Order: sequence, then structure tokens, then C-alpha cells
Amino acid sequence: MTTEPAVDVRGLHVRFAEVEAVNGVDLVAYAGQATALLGRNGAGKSTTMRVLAGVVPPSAGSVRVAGLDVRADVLAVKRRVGYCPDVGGLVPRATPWEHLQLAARLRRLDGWEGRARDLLELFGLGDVAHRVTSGFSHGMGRRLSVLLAAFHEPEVLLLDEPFDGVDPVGVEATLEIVSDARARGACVLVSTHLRELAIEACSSVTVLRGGSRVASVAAGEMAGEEGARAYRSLLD
Ligand SMILES: Nc1ncnc2c1ncn2[C@@H]1O[C@H](COP(=O)(O)OP(=O)(O)OP(=O)(O)O)[C@@H](O)[C@H]1O
Repeated sequence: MTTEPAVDVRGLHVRFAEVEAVNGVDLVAYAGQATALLGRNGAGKSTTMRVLAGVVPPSAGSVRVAGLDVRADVLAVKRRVGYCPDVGGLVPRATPWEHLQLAARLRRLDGWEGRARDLLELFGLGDVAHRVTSGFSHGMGRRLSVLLAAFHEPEVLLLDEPFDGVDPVGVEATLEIVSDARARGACVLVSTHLRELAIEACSSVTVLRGGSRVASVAAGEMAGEEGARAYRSLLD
């Protein structure tokens, strides 16, 4: 018996007018796995994540998420994924608690309050649960975005730059979220520039360059000084 991948991307192209942001990416990931997307600025990581989240349509190629075609079933895809965008996504005039309330309503979650409180504590956001997010630091906003992406226990968890500017409490919380998601059988994708954290969080690494995939390897192959050299050699 073969298991269908939770994320199955073949020959993905994304064009913005003259810019070829993604130029033929292939990516396959399974339930219970976490995959890191690495690559230089502009390599196409965030655009690939946006396509998987159903936020940006593919220009060409086949993209299946949780068994669904993103072109044909974008709303169903959005229901199955949890997406932490690289920037934005928070309502400045709403508090973390209000974000959670809204997410619970939209996703018709019952008995969500206990989990919401536990997650706020895990991410060190309990004290600011009722403060509007417009005054949040960058790291506080990142922590809340990861929390919101994971809140409804999605089948596919997409975290774009979840560690960016985040303190050690937030890093630990995010690692725990990734590990819990894997344990309950979710497929996790993490886009980051932080190679060591990528390796800690993920079992495999895909490296993008100039909108194309240049390597997909076990995370261990990117570890330590040798891994750093191997990664560096893939960048130019
Ligand atoms: N909405 C857009 N309009 C035009 N060009 C875009 C748009 N979004 C992305 N691009 C371009 O597509 C390319 C890939 O961008 P993308 O944000 O996916 O890269 P990235 O690997 O996530 O980079 P970073 O590490 O800096 O976040 C870049 O050249 C970028 O300028």
C-alpha cells in the first residue's frame, strides 16, 4: 500500500509579471514529517509556502495539499492547513484572545478555550492575551502567528520564518509545536534562514536557489561544520 503525500508539488512555477518567483519546484512531504525550506533571500521559499497555503495561485505545475488540488479546491485546502505567513497576518486592533476567538468561530471549534490558554502560556503570551497586537514587538507577533497557525491542529502546518527575531522561550515553544504536530501525524514545512534550528525541528531539508530546488536531503546532512559547508556550496 502506498501513502499519498500530504504535500505533493510537481513542476511549480509562479510568475509575477516579469518575475519568475518559482521556477519548477518539486517537493514531496508526508504526514508525520517536518521539512525545512532553506535558501537565500529571493530563492522562492515564501512564494512556495503561499501557494501551499492557497494564498497565491500557481502559474503552472501541479500542487496537491492534504490530497486536494489547490487550484480546484482552494477553500478546502485553507481549511486543512495552518499557515504562519512571513509577515503580516495579524489584526492590529485585536488582542491575541480575540484572534483565537475569531479563529475558533471561523473553524467551528468547540471547547477551544483551554487549548487557547495553554498555547498562550507556552508561547509566553499569557500576560498580553488582552492587549491589542498593534503594540507588539516583532518577536511577540511572530510567536502569536505560529500559535494561531497551530491552534486548530491542522493536517499541514506551514511556518514561514517562525524563528525570526524570536527569543528562546518562543523558539522552544515553536520546536514543541512542530514536534507535537508531527506526533499527531501532521505534515510540517518550516521556511527559515536558521540552518541549525531547521535541523533541530525537521527530518529533511529542501534547498531552493533561484526559484528551483537544488537539493533534498536528510536534515543530518546539513548539520555541523560539514553541513554548513555543504549548504554554502548549494547557495551560489
Ligand atoms: N508579489 C510579488 N510581486 C513581484 N515579485 C515578487 C512577489 N513576491 C515575490 N516576488 C519575487 O519572487 C522572488 C522570490 O521571493 P520569495 O519571497 O518567495 O523568496 P524567499 O526565498 O522567501 O526570500 P526571503 O528569504 O528573503 O524571504 C523574489 O525575486 C521576489 O522579489
